[in-house]
Amino acid sequence: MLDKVKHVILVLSGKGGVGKSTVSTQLALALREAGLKVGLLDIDLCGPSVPYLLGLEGRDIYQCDEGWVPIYTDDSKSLAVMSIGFLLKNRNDPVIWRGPKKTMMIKQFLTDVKWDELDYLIIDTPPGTSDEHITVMECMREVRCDGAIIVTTPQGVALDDVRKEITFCKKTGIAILGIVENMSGFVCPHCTNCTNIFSSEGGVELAKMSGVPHLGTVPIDPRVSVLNGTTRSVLTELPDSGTAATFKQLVEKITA
Ligand SMILES: Nc1ncnc2c1ncn2[C@@H]1O[C@H](COP(=O)(O)OP(=O)(O)OP(=O)(O)O)[C@@H](O)[C@H]1O
Ligand code: SF4
Repeated sequence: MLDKVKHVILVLSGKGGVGKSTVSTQLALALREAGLKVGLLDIDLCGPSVPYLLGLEGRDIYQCDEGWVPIYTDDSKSLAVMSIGFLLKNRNDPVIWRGPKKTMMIKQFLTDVKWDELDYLIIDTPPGTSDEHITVMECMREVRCDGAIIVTTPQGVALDDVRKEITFCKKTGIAILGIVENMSGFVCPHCTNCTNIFSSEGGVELAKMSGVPHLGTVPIDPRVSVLNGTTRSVLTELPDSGTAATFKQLVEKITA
């Protein structure tokens, strides 16, 4: 039920492991820091990691007459979370549903969660252009969706995946808000200098070539992964970091 949701944003990536869930989670936390009511929906059947990233693993969810009830991260109810991962006993358990059952589950999670009033709903989607992905996109046609943020890493192979993702969005009529380039360098844990270990500016170039906005870069920062398992935002925990600056900028661009 998205009738009380003002804005819906999809977070996509061409392949797994590029930091899509980290970007989705930190974006949700950053929007919350901006005083907004936020929902985070994780329908990544390949690796539903949002419960792990927010320290919500093992929490039970239940269905009321009106649908699935999301989990609130605290009493202020400013961040509501729903993940397919809540249905798995263990994060590493494979998702055993196949074909139509998988599709039905994704559709249910898109349409049957009882969200309260939300300013933004961030949807962490399955990576790639798989069947689940197509299902999400098809369902999104029936949902008002503001657009998609594509997460990539700077390596050439990831950029190829993004190209496919951009074509896919264009074909399915989903607006692209822009590209976030994750793991664009490495922040030294000793001196916090950032070293570009891959060719830098790959995301900027790709964005230029594709005519899609570049929304910012996030380096590999061990201090970011230390926040895994908590609901702490890079904005409050690492306020002077480049990562915090990127998420702040992202919130400004999205809410403008
Ligand atoms: N910028 C970063 N700095 C440090 N660690 C990061 C960064 N981005 C992601 N990670 C870490 O990399 C791992 C994978 O990230 P994440 O789960 O966000 O990727 P994903 O693209 O959602 O993967 P999947 O689709 O397989 O779930 C996590 O442990 C996360 O903490
Ligand atoms: S960036 Fe500086 S502190 Fe970090 S490992 Fe290199 S030389 Fe050492």
